[in-house]
Amino acid sequence: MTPTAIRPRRSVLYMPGSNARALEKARTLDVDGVILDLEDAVAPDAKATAREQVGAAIRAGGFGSREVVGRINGLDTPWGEDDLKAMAAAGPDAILVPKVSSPAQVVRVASIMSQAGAPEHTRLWAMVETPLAILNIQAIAAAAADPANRLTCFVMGTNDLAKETRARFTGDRLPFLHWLSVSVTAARAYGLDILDGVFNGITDESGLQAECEQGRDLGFDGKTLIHPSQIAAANAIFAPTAPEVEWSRAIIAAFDLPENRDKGALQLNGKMVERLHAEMGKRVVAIADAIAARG
Ligand SMILES: CC(C)(COP(=O)(O)OP(=O)(O)OC[C@H]1O[C@@H](n2cnc3c(N)ncnc32)[C@H](O)[C@@H]1OP(=O)(O)O)[C@@H](O)C(=O)NCCC(=O)NCCSC(=O)C[C@H](O)C(=O)O
Ligand SMILES: [Mg+2]
Repeated sequence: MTPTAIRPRRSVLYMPGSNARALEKARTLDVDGVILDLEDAVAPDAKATAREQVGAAIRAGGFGSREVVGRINGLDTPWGEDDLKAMAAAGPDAILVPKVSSPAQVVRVASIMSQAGAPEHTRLWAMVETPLAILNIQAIAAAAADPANRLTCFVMGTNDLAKETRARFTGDRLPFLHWLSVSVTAARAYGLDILDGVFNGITDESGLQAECEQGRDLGFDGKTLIHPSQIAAANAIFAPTAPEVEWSRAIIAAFDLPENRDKGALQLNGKMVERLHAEMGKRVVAIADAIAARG
């Protein structure tokens, strides 16, 4: 499976499409990506205005290296199809589809995107936030095998998962661990990136930090956020550390030595390293370089 192109996605901030001030701020915040939301953050009577504002903001550009993602309402709502056509015409980096529960939904959205003239660069991201999505997660991820479906990233919707399952937000997220982990596994099996869900505690710095660390350790590429105060923690925790980059470079260099050319395993600084560690190291270095290139 072709891996997703390497792109830092440490911090991806939601902002309501109806909030003009927030949309303006999107161009200045130190985030890897922004999600301009038409769904849950927007009240029903503000949906049409939000759709226009978000379309105009995407067309106006000025987001620099930030990835720009538009979240639509579901196709089973009165707004979904108009949202999708408007987003396809505006051409963001990706369109985020809520409450995807089956591969057929991915195929349908991708087909409407293409019919509506979405540019080739506009990818499809799928929210994983329903019990059925968890039960069908492998089949949904497998939709990425057909390039016509444009699927490149999963985003966990832990608020909706809590609502639908009645699981509680315990500090350690024990009730969510299986859903988080099986989603990471499915994403990796089919070459997708995957972002962790939001942390609702805007002023709870230590809680946010712990949840970012847990998400990173589970394998997520980054965290979706709801407030600018959460950006710095996500950027720091989802970036490779200096010792990790140094260690990765040392492994790569060791396998590049002529005397190690035919070896599958080596001892380096008292540790066994294999060629798979060199492959992992190349990814760490590539992410670190991409972050550094952002300045
Ligand atoms: C939660 C908020 C409504 C809080 O807003 P507010 O009370 O205005 O916050 P502050 O006064 O602390 O704001 C300080 C400044 O920061 C700007 N701001 C705040 N939030 C954002 C943001 N998300 N993006 C950009 N800028 C933001 C304010 O404008 C202030 O700026 P300034 O005027 O210069 O001082 C608000 O934070 C908010 O709306 N957050 C996003 C909510 C959202 O998008 N929710 C939907 C996604 S979460 C979800 O449901 C995921 C998934 O579907 C699931 O199921 O889990
Ligand atoms: Mg949701």
